[in-house]
Amino acid sequence: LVGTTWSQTLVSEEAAAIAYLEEYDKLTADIHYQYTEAGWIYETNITDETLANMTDWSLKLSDFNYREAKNASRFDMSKINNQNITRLLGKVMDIGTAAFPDTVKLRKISDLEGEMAGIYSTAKGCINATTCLPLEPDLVNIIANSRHYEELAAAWKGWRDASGKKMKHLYPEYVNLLNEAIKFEGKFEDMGDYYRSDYESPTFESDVRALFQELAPLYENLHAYVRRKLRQHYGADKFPTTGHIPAHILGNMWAQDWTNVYDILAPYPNKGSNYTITRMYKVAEDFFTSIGLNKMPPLFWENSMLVKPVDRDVFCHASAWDFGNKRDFRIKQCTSLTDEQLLTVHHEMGHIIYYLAYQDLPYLYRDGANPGFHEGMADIVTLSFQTPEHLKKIGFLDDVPAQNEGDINFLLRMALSKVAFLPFGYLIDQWRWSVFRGDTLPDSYNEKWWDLRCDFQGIFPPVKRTNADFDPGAKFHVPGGVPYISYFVSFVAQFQWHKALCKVANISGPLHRCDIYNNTMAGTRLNDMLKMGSARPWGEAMLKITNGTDGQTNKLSAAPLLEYFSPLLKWLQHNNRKYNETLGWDKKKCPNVPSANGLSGNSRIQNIGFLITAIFALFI
Ligand SMILES: C[C@H](N[C@H](C(=O)O)[C@@H]1CCCN1C(=O)[C@@H](N)CC(=O)O)C(=O)N1CCC[C@H]1C(=O)O
Ligand SMILES: [Zn+2]
Repeated sequence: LVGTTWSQTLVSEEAAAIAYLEEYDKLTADIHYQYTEAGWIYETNITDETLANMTDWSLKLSDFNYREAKNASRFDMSKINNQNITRLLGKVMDIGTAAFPDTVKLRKISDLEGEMAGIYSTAKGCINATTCLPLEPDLVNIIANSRHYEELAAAWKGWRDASGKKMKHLYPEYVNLLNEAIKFEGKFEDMGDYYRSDYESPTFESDVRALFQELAPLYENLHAYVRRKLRQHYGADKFPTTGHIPAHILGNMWAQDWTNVYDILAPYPNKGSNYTITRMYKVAEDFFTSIGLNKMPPLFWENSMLVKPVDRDVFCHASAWDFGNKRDFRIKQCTSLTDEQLLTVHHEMGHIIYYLAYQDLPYLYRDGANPGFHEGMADIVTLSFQTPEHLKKIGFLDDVPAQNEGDINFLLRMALSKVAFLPFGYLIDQWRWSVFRGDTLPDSYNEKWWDLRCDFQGIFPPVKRTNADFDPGAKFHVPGGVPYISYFVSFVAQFQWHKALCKVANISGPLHRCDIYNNTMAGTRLNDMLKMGSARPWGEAMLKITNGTDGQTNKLSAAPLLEYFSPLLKWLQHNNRKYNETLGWDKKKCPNVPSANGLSGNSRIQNIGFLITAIFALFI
């Protein structure tokens, strides 16, 4: 008898949980559709009304999550053996700030985030007394194409004055409310701790630090080479003895990708292309279908926003959208005809391919194995797509450069995006985690930001910074509340996958010449991982790709990235020695960024002194 009731109890608890989860799956998909649609309506038409509607839906979703977390906590996990069921119930209860019962404060968080992201997306940076321009495509194009130091500095400063500076007063309350909400349940130290929990690893923070340190020598050699070439172009007077590079002459508004200054760094027969916007998306789709992955569904072409509307304000920052109903997947991008934009098209479509791969999983599992995996999938085809052979195949390049200088040129061009990015991808959340921890307070937000930018990236601001500036706010993901360490993880993982897929595809030769285009063996192996979604801890997803290849592992490893760039590192070391270029920069000094006690201390003392004199003068 006992045996029967015991197994019946087991079955009844598990059966009840399964029945609950089936009902939950439908309810959550429905409300997420409404919430996502409200977000889309706001981002493709920024008004007070569409912001209010989005905030309403984000509160409705929080209420739903709060209620269902309570329902799921009803089940006795000790009576459920099935790991899949307990993982799903755990995800129903992992609701972050929605566990906070103070809905007034939750609404305030949503309002603040919507307001800051709205400031970012509608900001126009003034490049002189009469001309103010949006970030995309205008300011982005100036930074990419101008070779005039002062013109670049004006665009760089104008953007920061119109974006970050305008939202600085909102960020402290945003941080405090997020921390208050996430600490309520007592499961997380602060909001940064909650973001890091997506990686399901207690050693995650030290693991990424170790990876960053392993990659630093490669970055320092690239930095030294690029600094020498830019010094030749702009004049040594623009380069301080500390060894830093001015932040605004690297071809990108945030100095995160240096490919736009390739023409200064090396001659490269980089043909323009007679492309249209639609052709850019068709070329990207063709890559994915060529390796056996999905094509874009009909609604993608009907509902996406692929060009900047002329009649309203929108979020131009490109993004991919999963509406969770297995039919509606979109990209929102103010697409323009540039190489960089063609890569972004591949990036956003890579996210859609991941959405399509896991669309039949329970809703709770329709996510990247970890956030870095989603970004890695978005980027993986760019390692094949940009090879000279491939560019020739699709008419982007007339001829493949000769083996040797072509190799170095090609590797240098790849390094300007994949290596130059590493310290940037790493430092944004170093800053944000220190803010959430309370180690960085509002009056040193900007100084901490530049400490990290100077220390890790070896760049400095061309225009003197003050604590009235809020340069972190000039980068989309900060006002957008989007974690960033996922991109650093992605840049490491994508090379592990590239190495494994080239092995599976039996493509020999150097890693940087491997192109998995048209190779369905590689595509099948990749898809085997994608369709796991977040159903299993991400180490199992990593092993799904690396299994059977010599890089077989379930962990992050920098080795494949270092292998890919090893021919370039040798060339850079040789080149830097030849010009006896000193590697690195003074990591503790940052030109144009007075230290906090210096700047605010000095200015505070000066201001008080001035005040006393003024009052005294009144009484004379
Ligand atoms: C241009 C790209 N836009 C993001 C991305 O595509 O990752 C957008 C905005 C934030 C998240 N996002 C999404 O689309 C997610 N919905 C994807 C998903 O997780 O499903 C971006 O921000 N990038 C690309 C390279 C480095 C970084 C940058 O430009 O700094
Ligand atoms: Zn992405």
